[in-house]
Amino acid sequence: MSAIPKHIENPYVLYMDGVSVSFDGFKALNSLSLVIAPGEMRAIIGPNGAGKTTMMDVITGKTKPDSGTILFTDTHQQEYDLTRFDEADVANLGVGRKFQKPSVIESLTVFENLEMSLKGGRGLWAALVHKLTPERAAKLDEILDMIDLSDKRDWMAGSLSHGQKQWLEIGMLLGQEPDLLLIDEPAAGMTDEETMKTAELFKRLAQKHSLVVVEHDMDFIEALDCKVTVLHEGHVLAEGSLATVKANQQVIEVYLGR
Ligand SMILES: Nc1ncnc2c1ncn2[C@@H]1O[C@H](COP(=O)(O)OP(=O)(O)OP(=O)(O)O)[C@@H](O)[C@H]1O
Repeated sequence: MSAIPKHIENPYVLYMDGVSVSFDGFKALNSLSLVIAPGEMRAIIGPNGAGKTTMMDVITGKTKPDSGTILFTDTHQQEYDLTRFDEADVANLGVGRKFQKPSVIESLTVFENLEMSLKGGRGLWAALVHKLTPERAAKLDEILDMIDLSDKRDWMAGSLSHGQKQWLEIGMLLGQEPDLLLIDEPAAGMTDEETMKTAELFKRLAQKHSLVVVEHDMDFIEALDCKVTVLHEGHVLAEGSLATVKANQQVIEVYLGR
């Protein structure tokens, strides 16, 4: 049964309803339904094997669902059925995904990494030999400011701390101008200070983008101060503020009370 009415009235950037995926008969997602509003930040938590990664995989076209609806609406109010697109197309539509491991090019500067990532760019070589247009230069300044690396623009990416590399990679995603950002365990391996700075960065980002953040670190989720969805056995177990889901008896039993 689907939990969300077919004709939803509120605007959304992501609409998932009754999404199921099986691997050799095992249901990694079991009628998952989730709606993300434009500009919303949502934290996704759940025990190991709850289906968090599989959820990201079906949104981004990496895994095809066996059944269910996955719709995306971009900033031009154009609606797309994401199940009909492959990974590259989903990224081009405006869904950016950041994996846990940073993949910045360490032998290039912060600025060069960002320049290379800009939407409509022509790759590494063109980025290095062609002069930037004023519009693209302004865009890069804006991103550097957002990720708080303006004073390190000429540093080699390899000399950044782990946290700074993660911010750079988020900046590189922003270069693609996504409407929806999917971010996997951003706080993993960060110092406490970096974790809190990342929460501040995400709050700034959420004013312009929609964010879905998968995370295990409860201090980080508390600092995000956003709605939390708890996944368990491939479906939504609870949803609400962190305080609400923490007080939910079922959540305590399956997850927080482990
Ligand atoms: N390609 C696959 N083939 C078979 N089983 C899979 C595959 N991908 C995921 N699974 C299974 O589906 C379930 C959900 O996995 P998933 O990785 O989505 O969970 P998760 O919530 O991201 O867990 P974690 O917090 O450990 O990353 C797990 O039991 C996993 O073993």
